[in-house]
Amino acid sequence: MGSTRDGAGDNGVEAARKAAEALTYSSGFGNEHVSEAVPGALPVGRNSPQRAPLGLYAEQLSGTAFTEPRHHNRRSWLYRIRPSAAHPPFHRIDSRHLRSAPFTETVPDPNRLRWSPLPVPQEPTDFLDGLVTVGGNGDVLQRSGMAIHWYAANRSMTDRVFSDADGELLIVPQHGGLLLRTELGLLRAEPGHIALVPRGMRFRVELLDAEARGYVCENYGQPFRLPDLGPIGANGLANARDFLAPVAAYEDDGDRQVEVVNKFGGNLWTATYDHSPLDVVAWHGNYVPYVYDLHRFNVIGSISYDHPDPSIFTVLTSPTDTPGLASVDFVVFAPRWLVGEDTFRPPYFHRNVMSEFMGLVEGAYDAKAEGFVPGGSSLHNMMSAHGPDRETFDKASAAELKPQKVDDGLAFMFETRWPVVPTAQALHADHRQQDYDAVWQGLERHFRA
Ligand SMILES: O=C(O)Cc1cc(O)ccc1O
Ligand SMILES: [Fe+2]
Repeated sequence: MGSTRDGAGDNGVEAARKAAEALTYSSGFGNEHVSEAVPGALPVGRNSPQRAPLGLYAEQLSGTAFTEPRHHNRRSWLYRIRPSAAHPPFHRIDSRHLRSAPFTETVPDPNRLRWSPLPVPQEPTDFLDGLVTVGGNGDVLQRSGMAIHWYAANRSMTDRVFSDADGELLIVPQHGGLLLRTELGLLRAEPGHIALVPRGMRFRVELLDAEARGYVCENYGQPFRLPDLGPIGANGLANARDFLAPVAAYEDDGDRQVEVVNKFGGNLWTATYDHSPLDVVAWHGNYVPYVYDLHRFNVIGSISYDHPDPSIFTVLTSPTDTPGLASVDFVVFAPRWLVGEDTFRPPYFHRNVMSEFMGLVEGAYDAKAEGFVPGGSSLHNMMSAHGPDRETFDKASAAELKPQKVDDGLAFMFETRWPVVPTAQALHADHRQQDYDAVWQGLERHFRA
């Protein structure tokens, strides 16, 4: 990237970069955060006093049912200039390339699919217009399953904000930094970081570079949480304190007209407000957007032999009612040492009841010598046979097994319990690699009885 990083700003890049400088955060996954942009804006000792401080309106935003167990309950109290309820009716608008579950456009496909990066559009396109759905599973109205999207944008959202009632958005930037202006404050997400915007929270995406591209997991199911650590102990994998929530920052621009685009039941709806809904002066709670730097992931692996299953690399999990069976796991393949003795060290050949969508943020991935490039994607659906390509297999079978640092890449996986049904636009995309099967051709027969 970097074309405008040092040059003159355009499309608001300069202004966004200035706003993204030296942001303050409040740390800790699932914490009860407290933040006020104006001293005295937060009520003390109660959530909803008869008159909230400074003439603000008190409003609760609930991300879990009121009655869910305390441990999983998520809600925040927002103290805002105008209540969210003050808005005109929403009207349906075109969803462009955004699709939702149930996915019925194509026949579920057992083939292994791979794509080159989604091209960045030529015409002015912001984050919302730049979303292109790859596929997914479940049903938005049942609040189960997920959708996978790519995004490619070349301009900031300006006078509009987005909120997704259908799910939380896990954003994985691959190219170009993002500034997220959310109801609870500002977050910066560069490639190598992830950003999460909770279901129903309004936000605007501004670009920190001339172009931006990445991946989104729209999680219709239970909010992502940190996985249990079991015998690993009290620390490790993604450490809770490395998750950063914003501090309160509000917009109070008088009569500014702001379009609020709401994704609800699989469609986009819009209403024009006579003020910015990012007008929260103070808030407290545990229903928050956050960013996390994937380089902070504490990678745990084998120090004896064999290659552990990639569940050991789980950053976040969206559980189902069945213990151990995730709706979606977000898994990262971060830099690490490989030391396994008498071990085939790259990912092994396998077929998996779970479905695996992978993306690459930077560098290379240790199962694929070629073709899986930064910004690219692969989909290995339920029970489809995959693993190292031929070149990787040949090399790794013959490699001298001295300790080896794998530090030239950052790959990730959205692993989901239901098959991912691709959209027609993904299946027929120009950037789909039609010859993907060829990477496993020529794996020779070595058997000798
Ligand atoms: O398919 C993949 O590359 C992901 C993966 C990695 C690994 O080390 C073991 C299993 C697995 O699905
Ligand atoms: Fe796999």
